[in-house]
Amino acid sequence: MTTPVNVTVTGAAGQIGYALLFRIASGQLLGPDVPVRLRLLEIPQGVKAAEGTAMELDDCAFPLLAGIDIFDDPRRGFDGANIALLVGARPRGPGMERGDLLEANGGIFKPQGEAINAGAAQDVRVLVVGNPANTNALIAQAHAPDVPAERFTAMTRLDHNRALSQLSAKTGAPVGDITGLTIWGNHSATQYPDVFHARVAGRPASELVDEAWLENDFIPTVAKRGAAIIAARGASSAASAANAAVDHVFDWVNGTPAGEWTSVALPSDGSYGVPEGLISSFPARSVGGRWEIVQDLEINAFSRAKIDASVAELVEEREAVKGLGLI
Ligand SMILES: NC(=O)C1=CN([C@@H]2O[C@H](COP(=O)(O)OP(=O)(O)OC[C@H]3O[C@@H](n4cnc5c(N)ncnc54)[C@H](O)[C@@H]3O)[C@@H](O)[C@H]2O)C=CC1
Ligand SMILES: O=C([O-])CC(=O)C(=O)O
Repeated sequence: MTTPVNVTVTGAAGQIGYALLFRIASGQLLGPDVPVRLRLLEIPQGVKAAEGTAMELDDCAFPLLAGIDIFDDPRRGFDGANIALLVGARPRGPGMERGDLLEANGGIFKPQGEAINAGAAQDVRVLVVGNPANTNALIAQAHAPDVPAERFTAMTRLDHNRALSQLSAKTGAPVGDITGLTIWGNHSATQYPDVFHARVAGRPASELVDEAWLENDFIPTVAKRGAAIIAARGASSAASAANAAVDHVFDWVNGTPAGEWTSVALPSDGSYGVPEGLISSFPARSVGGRWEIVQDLEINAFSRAKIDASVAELVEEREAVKGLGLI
């Protein structure tokens, strides 16, 4: 049997953890032939519930699940990690913005970055889900100087999937017929879901929808979907967040389909005028196991203003965590 891939999941006893772990163990994260060993990281109060989840995982008898270990020490949790899913963090409640969690959650990501630096596998790939995801990823990355910066990503795939679903509902085309969508910027209410390069069954999306719908309906619906789910469910998105994390890692490891791209928050190389080093969402393709930013898309004035506004918020968040001594 091939050597199992070590997948560390933080916040394993939380809502997203509960929706995510079974999908990882069933082979959906990495592929149907790849055995996985789960390393669950929780805070001490979460360990007992994580043990319960581990019992349920055992009871599924997943053929690909090579083992489960539970830790409350980040150094041990990230030891040997090939894939690190940083989910554990406090979720927001009604009336909060994700940025309000900066102080509460930022402190989690410094020791986790240090632990990844100290003991993760050479090929570690990190996905931050815990909010505010982009800036938490920046904190973790800042404390892992020996790991290539590009291995730190934050999740905007849920926003991307939400945008696909909204555009599909509007045009009547199946989601599988839509390509070329992009989420730019922050995983926050300032994010910019961009349809100007999107195609619906081969036709430019901009021919099928008008600007009033984009501005008054599509963009706010996608950008505020997280809050709408909290209002409806009384808790933040969990199964859809887990699904997006699976999509993100699967594509990172296995490649995006030829000619297509998705949305990933990754360290900027200065592309599209986004300051270097900020972890911002871009159109990205996975080629040879690495994310590459899709280059040379034409950015119209409408898009430019929206991208700049979200990037400005990321700059503010970076300043705030500098002020808190987190980077
Ligand atoms: N990027 C995205 O698209 C999305 C991000 N989120 C975010 O994901 C995070 C987790 O959400 P839920 O699972 O619903 O929250 P939850 O409260 O159900 O679970 C969080 C878990 O993390 C654990 N935890 C807290 N600090 C930890 C630490 N230092 N190390 C390890 N574990 C720790 C808690 O004990 C708890 O079990 C939240 O910050 C939420 O806002 C949620 C949905 C989408
Ligand atoms: O909205 C929240 O707080 C949870 C989240 O990030 C999302 O659902 O996109």
